[in-house]
Amino acid sequence: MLLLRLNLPAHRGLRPLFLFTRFGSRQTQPFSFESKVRSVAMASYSTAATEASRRLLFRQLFEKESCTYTYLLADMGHPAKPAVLIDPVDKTADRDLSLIRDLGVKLIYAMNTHVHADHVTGTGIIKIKVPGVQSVISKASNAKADHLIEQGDKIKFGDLYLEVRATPGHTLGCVTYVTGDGLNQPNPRIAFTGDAVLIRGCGRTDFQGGSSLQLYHSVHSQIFTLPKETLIYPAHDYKGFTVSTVGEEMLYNARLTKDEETFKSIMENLKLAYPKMIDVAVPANMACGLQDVAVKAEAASS
Ligand SMILES: N[C@@H](CCC(=O)N[C@@H](CSS)C(=O)NCC(=O)O)C(=O)O
Repeated sequence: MLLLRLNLPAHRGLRPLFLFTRFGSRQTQPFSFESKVRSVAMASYSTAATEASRRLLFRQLFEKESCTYTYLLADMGHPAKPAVLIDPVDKTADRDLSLIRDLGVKLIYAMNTHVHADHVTGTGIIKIKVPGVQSVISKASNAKADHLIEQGDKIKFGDLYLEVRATPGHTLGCVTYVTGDGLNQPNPRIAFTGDAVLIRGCGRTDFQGGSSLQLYHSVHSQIFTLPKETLIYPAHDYKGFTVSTVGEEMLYNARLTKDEETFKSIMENLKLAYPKMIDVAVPANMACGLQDVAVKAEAASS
């Protein structure tokens, strides 16, 4: 653990601040210009935000057939260690539950960013295997779940929370979950963008109520307005990327950096084949993965 002493400009009325980071040992070198720049940038981090970053357990998990990312978050500073799982996949639900057991966290919500077309959500199986877990999806998706969330809602787990931002366009009901804003929440913030923003790309807009103009507007108004250092974790990656930032995508996203008309034309000419599982996945996911009694029974007995 590294203890950094920040010498902040006296005229700002700020006292030297001690920050903990996760890596390395105590910094002994004199401040370089670069480290001064970094110190000023980090001045916006409060000790409370740093503490909140430390108490957030974060795991990125991958399902290789659909190239889907699932995210596990937990508040380790809370006695109950409450946890949420974002975009679980049925095929990897057992892996995720095993990790949850190993880490000793208590899963309270299995959440989806949208009704997926390429895989069946793990939400249904997880609800059967871990009684008490509640499913979450947007009201605009028209899917069934225990909690139907909307723009501005806060999903609490312990003393941490996720803010809901409506980001339709890939589907009508897409949302982005963003870690909380404030002194006691992790800094930088983390945005789970689902298929709205992929790293250097974005979700297709040719089915499930998709609209390229709506997606363009969603991303520019709800995601690109977040602080540039906000981390972006998407629901898929097909190229081997794992994480990006708002600033990075505003500069380098191959589609979303273009003007609206060019974006629309790019999206109209993607020529992607329909997802192989679309006819199974969409009806199943409209019921959060609990599509029929046979699946329920099979899941319960295994
Ligand atoms: N080949 C895959 C489906 C790939 C695909 O269409 N991905 C979607 C997200 S899942 S609906 C997408 O939006 N892709 C954008 C892109 O630029 O690739 C399958 O058959 O499942």
